[in-house]
Amino acid sequence: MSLPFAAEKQFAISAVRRACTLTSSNETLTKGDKSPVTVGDFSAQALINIMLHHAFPADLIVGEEDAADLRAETGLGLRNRIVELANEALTGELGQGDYAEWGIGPGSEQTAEQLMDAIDRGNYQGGRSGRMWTIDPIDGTKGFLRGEQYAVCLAFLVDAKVQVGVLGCPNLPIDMSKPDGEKGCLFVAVRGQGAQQIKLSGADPIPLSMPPYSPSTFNFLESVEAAHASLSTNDKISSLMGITRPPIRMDSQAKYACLARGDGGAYMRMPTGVGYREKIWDHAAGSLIVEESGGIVSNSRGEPLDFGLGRTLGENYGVIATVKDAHARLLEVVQQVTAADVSVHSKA
Ligand SMILES: Nc1ncnc2c1ncn2[C@@H]1O[C@H](COP(=O)(O)O)[C@@H](OP(=O)(O)O)[C@H]1O
Ligand SMILES: [Mg+2]
Ligand SMILES: [Mg+2]
Ligand SMILES: [Mg+2]
Repeated sequence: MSLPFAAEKQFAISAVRRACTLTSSNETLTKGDKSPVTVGDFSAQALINIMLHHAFPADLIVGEEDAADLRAETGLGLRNRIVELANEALTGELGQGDYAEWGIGPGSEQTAEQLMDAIDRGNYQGGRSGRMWTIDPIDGTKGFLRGEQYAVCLAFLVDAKVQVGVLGCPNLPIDMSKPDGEKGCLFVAVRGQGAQQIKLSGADPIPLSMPPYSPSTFNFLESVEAAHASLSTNDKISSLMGITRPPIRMDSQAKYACLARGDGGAYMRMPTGVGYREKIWDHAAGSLIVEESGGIVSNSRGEPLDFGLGRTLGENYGVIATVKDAHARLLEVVQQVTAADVSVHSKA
């Protein structure tokens, strides 16, 4: 008998690996909320949604992107690039663990209309019950555009609990002590079955386990973009905790992956107080990878993240994640700082 969610795990690895092959183009469009989106974001979501539609036709999908701007597009040529890129990825040769039944491999081309419909299958509003996937086709788009870290993120949830999480990080060194060495990592977790790092090429699985708390090496992993998380709140927490190592600034859920493998002590995402609500696709896969590596992920009140509220995590109390034996200590200091800072409590 196979382990629970073996099929979903195998699928998610295959889909994320394939999506990682096409996130190399950076032509952009600015979305309604002023954030950038690239042809890579659209093509990766189209690819994964087409594969999902073949593999698990009844499952619902919460995807970051939608095709409204592409349908409205006049003469920008982006749509044609997306069709080209997505089809290149769809029709690529089958590798180990890939199945033609997933709508991939030679001869699997789709039309522009089919690809836009596929992108829009990610429009599920989310909820508390049933099977659902959440996709961030490129997380850390700003990092991607700077040639830095980004991640292709796919998570599978049942009744609002993440059961499978996969992150593909094409620019992440396999070993942080060799920053100029081989790059391209895949992180995979299944609830109750642990987490692993695999090379993007598919080789060398390493089980992940976070090292115990050590005050002398403890530090924070935080956003590069000051608009995404309050770096000044982190500074206050850091000095109250007596942390001496500087924070590691990195875009995307690669932060969760680095935490899971012991590169950094805590993932810290304190709200900037502007009423933003965190999106489920920005945390689902990464949070499971951290939990399965021996960490705890919560908001700044110590409550678990709730993936059953819809497309967002609801009112924003931030996200803090760290190894089990450091969580209570960190939470105490976080609460000391947030009690003194009204912006953290502002209602979204
Ligand atoms: N004001 C805000 N506060 C928190 N997160 C925000 C934000 N505006 C955008 N984001 C999210 O921050 C994500 C990137 O996180 P990070 O800073 O850790 O790299 C973005 O994902 P995308 O790049 O997928 O759009 C976006 O969803
Ligand atoms: Mg985005
Ligand atoms: Mg994102
Ligand atoms: Mg994204």
